[in-house]
Amino acid sequence: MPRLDIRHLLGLVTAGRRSRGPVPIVRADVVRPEHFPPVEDPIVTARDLTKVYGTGNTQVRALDGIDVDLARGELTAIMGPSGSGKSTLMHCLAGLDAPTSGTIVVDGVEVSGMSQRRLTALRRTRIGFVFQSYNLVPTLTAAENITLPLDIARAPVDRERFDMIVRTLELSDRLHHRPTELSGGQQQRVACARALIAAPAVVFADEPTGNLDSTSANEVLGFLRRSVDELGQSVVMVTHEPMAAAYAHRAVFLADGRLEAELRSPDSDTILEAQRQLSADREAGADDVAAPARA
Ligand SMILES: Nc1ncnc2c1ncn2[C@@H]1O[C@H](COP(=O)(O)OP(=O)(O)OP(=O)(O)O)[C@@H](O)[C@H]1O
Repeated sequence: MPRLDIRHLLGLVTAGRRSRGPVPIVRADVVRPEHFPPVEDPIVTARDLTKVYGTGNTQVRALDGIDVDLARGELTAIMGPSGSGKSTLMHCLAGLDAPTSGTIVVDGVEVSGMSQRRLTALRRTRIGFVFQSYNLVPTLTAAENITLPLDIARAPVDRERFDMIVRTLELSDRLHHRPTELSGGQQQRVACARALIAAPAVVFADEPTGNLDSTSANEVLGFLRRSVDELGQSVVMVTHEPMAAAYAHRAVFLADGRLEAELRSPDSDTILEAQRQLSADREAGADDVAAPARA
């Protein structure tokens, strides 16, 4: 059967469009976990990761045996339906939440099982965070928010790096403003600067553009991608937006707490097509379980 174009399925192709010739077929080369090519130099590794919330009837298996390697010097997008475990995975990988079992290694250091004190120290300088809600300290200026991780760690600020980041993010004339005096996009750019100031091993971003208009979202995503391409940064971003994941080198897809597939060099069209394929395969799998073959 010929592969359907997602635009046909969504009813976006009009008769007028059809008359101008065939719509190019979008092909998404999704790769299943058993065929993932090896990641030569992982910045983050998870092995047999599980996370169970609650007990008894209310128990939720948010992560169910995740094995994954995320490459150094790449922007990786973590995608999946609502409730598939994206945020839980990111929080465990970043040492914000403890897994129920399994191991996590970040930049060669095993973080699973680490004491809270060591984890806190690691998070200050080796891991950067960008959250949907910016999480800036309201009483501090933009400049003070940016240098906060280094100030807390009593580490010196590399002025050259500070200037370069501030210039790239076009924050030079906003440095003395407090968060309430900044737009959402500017606040998120301050959060990106704060995440990068200590040259961390990896930056974790959880729906970083969820509160932004599309212009501000593209600025923030463009900056995250440039931090990878130009500064060699490693970034792991949770998103449900194909437009955001299109900035990534690789999108990995979760479903029901398991790793489902990956897509290299994604764009919005191939991500939509991958989501359609994966959802159709899940439904077909569920039908098989619901109606087992008779002996
Ligand atoms: N603190 C918690 N206590 C109990 N269950 C939780 C908790 N946090 C998450 N869960 C459950 O774990 C599962 C995975 O949640 P998670 O937030 O990781 O999914 P997600 O893919 O990030 O979802 P979304 O896209 O909606 O943010 C869900 O079923 C959720 O209800």
